[in-house]
Amino acid sequence: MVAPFTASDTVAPSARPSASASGQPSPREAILEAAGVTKRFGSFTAVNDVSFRIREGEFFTLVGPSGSGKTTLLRMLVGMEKPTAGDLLLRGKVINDLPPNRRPTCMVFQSLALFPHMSVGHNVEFPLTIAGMASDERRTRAWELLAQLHLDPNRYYDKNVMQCSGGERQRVALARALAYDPEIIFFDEPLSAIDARLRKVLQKELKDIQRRTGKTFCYVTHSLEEAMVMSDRVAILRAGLIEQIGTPDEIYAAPRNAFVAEFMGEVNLLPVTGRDGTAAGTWDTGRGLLPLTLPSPLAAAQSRKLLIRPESLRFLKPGEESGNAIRVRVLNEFSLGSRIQYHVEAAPGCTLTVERLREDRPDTGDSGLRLGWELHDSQLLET
Ligand SMILES: Nc1ncnc2c1ncn2[C@@H]1O[C@H](COP(=O)(O)OP(=O)(O)OP(=O)(O)O)[C@@H](O)[C@H]1O
Repeated sequence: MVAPFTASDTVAPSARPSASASGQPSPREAILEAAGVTKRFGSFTAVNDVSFRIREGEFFTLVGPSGSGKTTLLRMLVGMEKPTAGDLLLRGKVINDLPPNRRPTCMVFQSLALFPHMSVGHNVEFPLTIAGMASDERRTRAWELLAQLHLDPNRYYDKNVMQCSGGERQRVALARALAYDPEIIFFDEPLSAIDARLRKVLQKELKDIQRRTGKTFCYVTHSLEEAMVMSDRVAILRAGLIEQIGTPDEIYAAPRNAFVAEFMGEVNLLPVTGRDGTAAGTWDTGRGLLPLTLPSPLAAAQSRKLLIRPESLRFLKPGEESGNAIRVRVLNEFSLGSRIQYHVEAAPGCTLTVERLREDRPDTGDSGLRLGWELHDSQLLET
């Protein structure tokens, strides 16, 4: 299902913002804004006082684990649900009560919602038919859109949509969404049912299409990895709250807390405690306390998570110094192509993940193997 709009529903466009700045856009730059938006179902709060702005022409992604409120938020942005509190603004105008079919937006669902009895061409033309466009003009536009999405119109225009592959259907759904000529296209996990290899190709294609069309894309996914590949900015949700908003680089370099860091994938998060207000700390391995040097001072008994990325850990040569060094034993190794991932044991039952280039392979039989990292490669995070 897609929500059509009519040209008269569009609000006067503002000046196009500069594309380069990261961070929160100003109200003037924002095409869509959520201001203190809350959604309650009975006594349950699914979205809790959430605020963010989406800049015109950006690829903005809402990401979070199952039940974090992504779909509820998306449904409010599209107009399928009304906020219990707070405002949604389109170019500065409150649109809380504007129904989906009067918003300059459309949605690509996970199911894609294509018409199974229609050809690819007629699926793409559907919004144009509804808008009363003449048949020749419709066909020309559908051909343009199919070509733009790398579906050769000579082959695909008359093909039944049910005879297309998952990836092709995805592109047909996107071509149909673009035929509405919406200002913002919303995507609700459109790639989740597609196999991993094709998903990676389509992620790059989507980003490429977004760049070429200059449309504002607002995407929902539970995969931070997917979000990081495609998005200009990402908002990370947990239990109805936004934990962090930023560019993929900002989030990667400085996750705000252990939840965000953990959500990024394979990272090492060590529970550490301060000893005496200096950088001296202890790591509670679960089987004992290991002394460590922390990247910044912690008060005595103050607890944090120490983030160390797998690629920041290295096997030390005999006599080699580093900010921290611990004895480890290699439990397992996995080939990642040019790199190898190691699972190493620092204490019984306490493993760390290490990723090194193939040429850095240590002597894994060495019982005196030492693992090290520099202080500036670790970060203290709130839990
Ligand atoms: N109509 C509803 N009535 C009651 N509770 C609801 C309703 N819709 C959503 N919820 C609840 O709100 C919370 C957020 O749901 P939502 O579908 O937005 O999460 P999500 O992040 O999109 O999850 P998923 O990735 O599993 O789709 C969930 O606990 C869900 O059970």
